[in-house]
Amino acid sequence: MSEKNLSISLDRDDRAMSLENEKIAIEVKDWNLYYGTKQALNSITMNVPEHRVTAFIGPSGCGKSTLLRCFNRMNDLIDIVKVDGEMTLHGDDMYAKHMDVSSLRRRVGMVFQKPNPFPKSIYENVCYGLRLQGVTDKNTLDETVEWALKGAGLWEEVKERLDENALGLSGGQQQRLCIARAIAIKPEVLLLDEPTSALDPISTLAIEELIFELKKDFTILIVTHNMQQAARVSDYTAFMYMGDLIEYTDTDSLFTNPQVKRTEDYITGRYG
Ligand SMILES: Nc1ncnc2c1ncn2[C@@H]1O[C@H](COP(=O)(O)OP(=O)(O)OP(=O)(O)O)[C@@H](O)[C@H]1O
Repeated sequence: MSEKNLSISLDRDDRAMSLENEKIAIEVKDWNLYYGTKQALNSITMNVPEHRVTAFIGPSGCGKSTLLRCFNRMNDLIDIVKVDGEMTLHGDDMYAKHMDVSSLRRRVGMVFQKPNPFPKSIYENVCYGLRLQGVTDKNTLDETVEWALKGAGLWEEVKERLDENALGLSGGQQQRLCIARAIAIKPEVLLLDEPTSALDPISTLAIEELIFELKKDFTILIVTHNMQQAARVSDYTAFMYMGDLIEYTDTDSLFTNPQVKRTEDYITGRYG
């Protein structure tokens, strides 16, 4: 286990990470979010780099999940939410009047804290999004299911039982299935909201290794309560506190040389 973790961090350390040298997938400018009269995000400005893992950390209630949900407009589902500011995905205004939310969500997939497979077969779970898009060709569906399950590191475990109910899988397998379902429609961005908090350490390691692989194809944003996890899997880390983005830089610098006292207090466990 430790050897694998070591190789993950060594791979990352080999590259000099700097946001200035990155291609940007999502640009956020002066972003505010209100639940009714209560402001939960305060003028957030950040660039999320393409094909990297960006982690959001911070104490409970600081706004990590709220911000993550802005990236695929999940907050639209809450009546009292109001937002202002700018958010673009590869240059497209994500909150423009003409932006079709369903097509935005095809470009920005999401995996939640608790695995939530549908009570359907493994196969049908993975091709659900494709069927919604009207894809009926059996070869296309078969190929995509295999590709997505391989991408999610689950193919070898389930290839003989694709017709079995997904609810019969273990928690860790279910979460990898949810990742397969999310990537099957080939989004540009994958949002992971505490994807391992309901999983045991072995399943957590499997997902962390997967995240490392998946960034070759996708831009990944992850909310985690677990600072070691952020340090292990992410290239960049954003530290939030009470709705503010306090510090955002490459993960190694944030954890070894934080520039803001509040970040240092948090990562050294003085509060949180
Ligand atoms: N649906 C909602 N209605 C009203 N307020 C909300 C809603 N969801 C979140 N909030 C508030 O917004 C703030 C940020 O919450 P959020 O869940 O984004 O924080 P978080 O950093 O993800 O917390 P945690 O780590 O505990 O999940 C909190 O004060 C929370 O109470």
